[in-house]
Amino acid sequence: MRHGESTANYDHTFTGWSDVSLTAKGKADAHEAGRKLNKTGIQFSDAHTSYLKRAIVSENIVLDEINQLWIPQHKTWRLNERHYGALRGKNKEQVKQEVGEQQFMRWRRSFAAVPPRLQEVDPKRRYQTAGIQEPPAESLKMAYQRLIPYWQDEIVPKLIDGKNQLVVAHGSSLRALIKYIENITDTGIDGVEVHNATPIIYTFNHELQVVNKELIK
Ligand SMILES: O=C(O)[C@H](O)COP(=O)(O)O
Repeated sequence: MRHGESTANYDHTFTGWSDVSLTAKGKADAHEAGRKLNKTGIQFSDAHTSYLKRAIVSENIVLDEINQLWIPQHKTWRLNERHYGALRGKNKEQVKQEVGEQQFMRWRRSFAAVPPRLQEVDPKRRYQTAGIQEPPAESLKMAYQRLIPYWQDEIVPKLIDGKNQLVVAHGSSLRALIKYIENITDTGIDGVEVHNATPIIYTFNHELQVVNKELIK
């Protein structure tokens, strides 16, 4: 599930690795998503989220609603949103006017385009602890390359064991994951949108092919 509406979503600003909060609506929508998920009766063995509080708080809200706050929760920078580089904090409408619709959508939706890079990146304790440096910017492809090893190493073995996994992340980090899970082409991913606080339930067979996909609206 993508996190609920953030303050940056509300303001229509590029976010990426900026650690913004949920709005009151974002929290309410995460509660509602949790209540709907509860009706499915799914029992999770683990939950996975990013280092960013909009996803962490959304995950906690969902786990609270489904009465599974007790399960192990794993946090990783690999599930962080794609880093929007020097676009972060900028108003999306304003950037569109400055660079034109085509370039704007290329930065936001194409697989390979890298947004303008940050000149300097302040070291942050959370990434130092993880032994990495915050990147100056990431394309969706770069986000895919750092995210998929986590999926393969930490999530797939548990799924193979028949254990349901909850992943709460971000619009573009989930687009990267969906690309991998559904084997979507580099150009096909342009059209994939992931909505806030709307769980997607995948059912896999033993070869980890998707046998069912359901959106909980
Ligand atoms: O990082 C962001 O700005 C948002 O999470 C999503 O960005 P998008 O609207 O370009 O998908």
